[in-house]
Amino acid sequence: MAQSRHVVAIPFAGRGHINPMMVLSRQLIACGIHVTFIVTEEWHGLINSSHPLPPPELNFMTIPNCIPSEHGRGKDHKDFVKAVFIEMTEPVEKLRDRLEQVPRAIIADTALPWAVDMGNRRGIPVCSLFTGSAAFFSVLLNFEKLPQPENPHLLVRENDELVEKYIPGIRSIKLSDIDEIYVASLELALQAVSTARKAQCMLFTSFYELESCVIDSLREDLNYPVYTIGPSVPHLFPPEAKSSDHLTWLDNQPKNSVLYISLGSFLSVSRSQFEEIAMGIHASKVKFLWVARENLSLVQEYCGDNGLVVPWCDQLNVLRHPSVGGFLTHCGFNSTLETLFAGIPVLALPILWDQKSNGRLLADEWNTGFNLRDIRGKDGILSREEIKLAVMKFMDLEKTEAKEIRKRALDWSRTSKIAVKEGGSSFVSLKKFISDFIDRVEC
Ligand SMILES: O=c1ccn([C@@H]2O[C@H](COP(=O)(O)OP(=O)(O)O[C@H]3O[C@H](CO)[C@@H](O)[C@H](O)[C@H]3O)[C@@H](O)[C@H]2O)c(=O)[nH]1
Repeated sequence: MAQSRHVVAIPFAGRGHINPMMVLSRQLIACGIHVTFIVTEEWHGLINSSHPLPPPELNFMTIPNCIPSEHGRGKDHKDFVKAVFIEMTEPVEKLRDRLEQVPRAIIADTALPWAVDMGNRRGIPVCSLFTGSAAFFSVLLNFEKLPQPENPHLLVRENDELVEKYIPGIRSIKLSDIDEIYVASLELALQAVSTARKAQCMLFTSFYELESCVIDSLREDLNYPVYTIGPSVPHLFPPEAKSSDHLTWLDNQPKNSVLYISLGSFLSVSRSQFEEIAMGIHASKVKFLWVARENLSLVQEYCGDNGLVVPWCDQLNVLRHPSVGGFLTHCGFNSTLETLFAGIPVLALPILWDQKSNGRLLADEWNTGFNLRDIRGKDGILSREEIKLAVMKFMDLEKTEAKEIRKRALDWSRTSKIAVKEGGSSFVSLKKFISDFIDRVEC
């Protein structure tokens, strides 16, 4: 059967994974490649009802809702990941059988190890897309080199030793920044990352300039190509900013005066920590725009009327708005890339998994913000007073420290935009990926 320039994209079911896979799909479509995007029926509905809409050329294929619903999945994240590992395999295999043409490649999220086995069984190259930082990928890939005591979580929690001592290429991340990996779905993650060694190449949503040391060391370690194609942010294809109440509100605020707050698309902080943050924001008197998925009126009540609380927004449009001067973020890697791209400094409040290492990178390596983890008390909770003082210092445009991180944020914005422009590192890397994996078979 003749093969056209066709790939199958299989994202992990989560906003932080679907968004970057969608960006890559758009990039491929722009190069004239056909993309079949496989998601659950629920995610098909969610994607088609959120802004920006997927490109009309994208061919969706859906599987039944065989995993827990996106609504409320944060309540049992481990079970959710387990279900994705087990339940999606068979329905995706069945779909594959219905494809009219053998795709030239399967681009699968690294968190879907079964996709690598599926491609290898059928002789289709699998390109593994990692949606976190290359540094975090390297931590997982080299996990056995880290200290492995009986109770590693206790050992690393307060350990400020640099991971670099054990894993080359990772400069600023400390052992205490990766304590979460010992308590989260570690076994599944290690299985996923080690299976990625059996894929035919790795794709990173990061960009070379951002993580050059770790990318170089991964290139030495992995015996297949490693492509950096990011920052994979939606504004490579600028959606029209749809008018909305919060954008109108932002239009009426002074330049750089608003703190944008989003603590993730599905996981949140504890109730007590939430109260401290909200009271701290209130006391700082700084203008804010807070995206909260639930309890909107409660958030508004705690924070006062110096800002707005909304259930969802087009994040990149908000970050690009001239009134926004800072981002209080949980440091999901997409938010990390988006804020670097927009040139907005951060107050890092990482919650779990890779987020603590992203917070470290943002504050200590890329120097675009302050890491709130570093000022928390012994109980791990940040008090309202600490939040208030940190927010005031961060948003005070006259303070030298705040000026410095703003300057660095703008530098990274420029560098990231150059990376994706014609001739830039990610532009070249994507073209190389296409010629190596999609155009290598003659039509
Ligand atoms: O109101 C909102 C809130 C979020 N977003 C978007 O949703 C995505 C959220 O992604 P991310 O910032 O990465 O957060 P999570 O969804 O929490 O990301 C999960 O996936 C990431 C990538 O693997 C990991 O780094 C995180 O730890 C993990 O929680 C981003 O593109 C945001 O722009 C919006 O568009 N509007």
